[in-house]
Amino acid sequence: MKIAVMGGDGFIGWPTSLHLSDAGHDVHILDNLSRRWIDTELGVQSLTPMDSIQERTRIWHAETGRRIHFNLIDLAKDYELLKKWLAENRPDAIVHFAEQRAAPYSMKSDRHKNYTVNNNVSATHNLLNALVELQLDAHLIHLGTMGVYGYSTVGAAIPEGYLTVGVETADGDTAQQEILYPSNPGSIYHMTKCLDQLLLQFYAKNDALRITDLHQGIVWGTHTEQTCRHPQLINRFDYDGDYGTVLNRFLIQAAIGYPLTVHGTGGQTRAFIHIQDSVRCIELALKNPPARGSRVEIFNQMTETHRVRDLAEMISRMSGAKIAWLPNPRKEAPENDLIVRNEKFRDLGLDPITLEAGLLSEIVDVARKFAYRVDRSRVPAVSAWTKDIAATIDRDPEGKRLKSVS
Ligand SMILES: O=c1ccn([C@@H]2O[C@H](COP(=O)(O)OP(=O)(O)O[C@H]3O[C@H](CS(=O)(=O)O)[C@@H](O)[C@H](O)[C@H]3O)[C@@H](O)[C@H]2O)c(=O)[nH]1
Repeated sequence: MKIAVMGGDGFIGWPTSLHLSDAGHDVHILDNLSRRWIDTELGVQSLTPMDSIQERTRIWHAETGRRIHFNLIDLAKDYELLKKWLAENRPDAIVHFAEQRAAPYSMKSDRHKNYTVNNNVSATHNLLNALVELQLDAHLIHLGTMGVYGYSTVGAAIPEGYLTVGVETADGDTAQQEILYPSNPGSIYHMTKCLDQLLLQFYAKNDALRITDLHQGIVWGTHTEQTCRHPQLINRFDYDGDYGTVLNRFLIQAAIGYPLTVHGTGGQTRAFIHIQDSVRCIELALKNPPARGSRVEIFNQMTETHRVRDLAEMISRMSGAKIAWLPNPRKEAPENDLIVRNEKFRDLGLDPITLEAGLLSEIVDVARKFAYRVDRSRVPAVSAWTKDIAATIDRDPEGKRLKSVS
C-alpha cells in the first residue's frame, strides 16, 4: 500500500513509519516538524539524541534499501498544499498523528489552549474535507485517546467506542439506541480528540469515508524492532513536565535519582500500551479497514491498566528511588477504577508486551544510558489546570521554590 503518515516525525509517527516501511509499504511522511519547534519553545530536548528527519530517512535507506519520503506540510495551515499532495499521490491509507498531543502543554496558557484547538481540529477537518473533495477512498486511521471516555466512577467496563442505551419512547416503551460513548475530556488536548470524534462520525455518515479511530492509552517504552537497527534511527523520549508521560517520567526520574513525581495520592488508574504494540495495532487496523458506508470503526488501543501509585511503588522497589507525593497540577478524580474492553485487537492476534516483562530492560537500555542528557530543572510539571491550582504549585519535587507558574 501507499501510506501517508501525517505527523510521521513524532514519538509514535516515526516508529510507525519504520514499521510500515519494513513491512513493504510505500511510506510518505507529512509533518510540520512542530514537536521540534515546541522543544525549542520549552527549552527541552528528547532524552535520546535525535537526528533531523532527513538524516533519519537517509539512514533507513542505507540500512534497508527502502525509501521513506518526507514532505514539510502543515495540515492545519496549508490546506491547498495538503490537497495538492493528496491529489498527486492518492495514498491507499492515511495514518493521522498530526496533532498537539500533550495535555499539560494544552493547559499552559490561553495561547496554548488556542493553539491546541486550532491546530488539532483544523488538521483533522482539513484532511477529511480534502478526501471528500478529491473523491479519494483512502482508509483513514486517526490516533484518538482513551481520555475521550473520562474516568467515571460507575464501575462498568468501557466499550470500544459505542454504547447501547435504552431510551423511553413516546408511547412509554423502551427502545435501544447505539450512541458514541459520551465524551468526558479532562484537558483541552483531550477535548480536541472528542471534537475529532464528531468530525469523523459526520464524514463517515455523510460521505461514506472509511475511518478507523484508535482510542489509545498512555504509551510507554521507546524502542521498536526497527528503531533499534541503527543508533540514528532511535525514537524520541520525552521526560519533561509537559510532554513526558507518567511511566516514562518515572523511569528517567529513577535513573537520575530524582524523587518520583506522583500527583496527589496517585490513585488515578490509566490504560497503558508499549510503543511496539502501538505500531503493531496500527498495522492490524490497516489490514482491517471498515467497509465503505459503515460507521467509524473504533478500537481501544491499550493492553493493561495501572494505578499511578502502584507504578511509582513498583519502580521505587526496583530502583530504590524515593516517591514525592505532590499537589496535583491537574483537575482530575483523585482515585478511579478503570475496566476497558479491548477484545478487538486481541481477536486480530495482538499478543501484548506486559509491563512486568518489558520494564527492566527499558530502565537499563534507555534511561540510564542517556541520563547525562537530562536537565533536572525541566522535570517538574508546572502547567496547572486552573488558576487556583497554579497557586498551590510553588515548589519542585526536591523542595526548591519554582520561579513562575502559568
Ligand atoms: O509526573 C507525573 C505525570 C503524570 N501523572 C499522572 O499520571 C496520569 C497520566 O498522565 P500522563 O501525562 O502520562 O498522560 P495524559 O496526560 O493522559 O496524556 C498521555 O496519554 C494519553 C492517553 S490517555 O491518558 O488518555 O489514556 C494520550 O492521548 C496523550 O497524547 C499522552 O500525552 C495523570 O493522572 C497524571 O496526573 C503523575 O502522577 N505524575
